[in-house]
Amino acid sequence: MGKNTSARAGIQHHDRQAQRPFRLLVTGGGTGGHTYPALTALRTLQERLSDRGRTVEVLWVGNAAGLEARVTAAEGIPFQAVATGKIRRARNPLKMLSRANLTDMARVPWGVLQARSAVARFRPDVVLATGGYVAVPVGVAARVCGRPLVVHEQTLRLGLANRVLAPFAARVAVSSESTLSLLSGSARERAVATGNPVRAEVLAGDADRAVDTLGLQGFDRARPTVYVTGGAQGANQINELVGAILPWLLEHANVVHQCGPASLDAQREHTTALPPSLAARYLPVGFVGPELPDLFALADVVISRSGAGTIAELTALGTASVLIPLASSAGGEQAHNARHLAEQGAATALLATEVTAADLRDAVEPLLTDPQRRRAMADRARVLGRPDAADRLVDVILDAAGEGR
Ligand SMILES: CC(=O)N[C@H]1[C@@H](OP(=O)(O)OP(=O)(O)OC[C@H]2O[C@@H](n3ccc(=O)[nH]c3=O)[C@H](O)[C@@H]2O)O[C@H](CO)[C@@H](O)[C@@H]1O
Repeated sequence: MGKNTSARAGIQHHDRQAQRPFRLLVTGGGTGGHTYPALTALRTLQERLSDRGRTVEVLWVGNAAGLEARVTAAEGIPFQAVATGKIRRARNPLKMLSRANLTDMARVPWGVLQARSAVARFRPDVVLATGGYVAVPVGVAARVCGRPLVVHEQTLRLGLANRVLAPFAARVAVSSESTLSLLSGSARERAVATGNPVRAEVLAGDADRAVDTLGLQGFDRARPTVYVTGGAQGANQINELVGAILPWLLEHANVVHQCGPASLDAQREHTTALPPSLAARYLPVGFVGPELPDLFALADVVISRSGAGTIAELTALGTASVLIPLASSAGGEQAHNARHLAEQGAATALLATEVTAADLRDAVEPLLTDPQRRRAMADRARVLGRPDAADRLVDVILDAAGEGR
């Protein structure tokens, strides 16, 4: 083929590509940490291709009981549920053979068949897997059907699902350069550090608007505001620790306390025991929905678990925080995340097995009373942030599809 002919063929191929929608099959979920990065990557891909006059057809394959089912319904994203199995870890290997684990494992082959039929029918240009148990059958189906698989890992250590899928992924996207060295030789060659995508709206909050959206008229804006969060379900440990120092905390700050829907009534009880002047500066909430960006914009200090999603948000925003990792997180990854930030001066990490209320008070006090210290920590957090992570992940998706960026 002559040079002109091949150039013409290239242009025709490009035109054909430009006309037909890009098909992305997304999988991943269970929690916000897996679901929101996939959603953000999808929206960013849609924006990028719409600039080129091209649409994205999407199918999200997930777990009917996971957060992804609710998020896709709210966003109008086509969703298909497949059967999943969850391995409950135990120190004693015999306990891993529990009835619940065995029943769940029996569901896996059925999930693989369902996933295979979804991938074969949809014929995606790329399958994007962001972790969680449901990603395993779908990733395996991508392999069986010969579709390019992109795996994205949010945490500093590779989660179990991604460890299974990485060896046959076309590309492995990780959230930090430090994760690359944990990958085996061949997976490392296909890996790139993109960062962990943060929803665009989370970065566009407005502190003044939070007063209206959350009804914080009783807050004293001359004092700093603390946002306490235990993740979507809330965290009993954090609720108890904050409850124990609440009157002291409210002397120094306004507090929005996301305690989990199940604990909201108990947390409201604390309000009744407080003098009215302090109660006016305390708002317990079960779950923070669309108000989250404004709340983040208002918050001077965050007290939180150290799930990868929250860490990505705190660093992208540049917010000072006190992190109390979930001790039982897989492979101790939340402690690892918290330690990583603390080592860079980007957060205070409470890593003791038994964190006490006094530990929390000692960690929060200097951040409330010394604005300079708080700003220095926030600045160090921002250095670790990757606000361009979604764009980098979209580069990887387009590369895996064999298309230009
Ligand atoms: C218990 C568990 O398995 N945790 C894992 C889970 O985190 P999990 O999903 O629980 O927590 P993350 O911090 O990763 O993400 C939570 C997300 O939900 C948002 N949010 C939270 C509360 C709220 O009221 N409203 C709201 O929108 C947060 O801002 C964040 O975007 O996946 C992460 C990513 O693989 C892991 O690092 C965590 O170890």
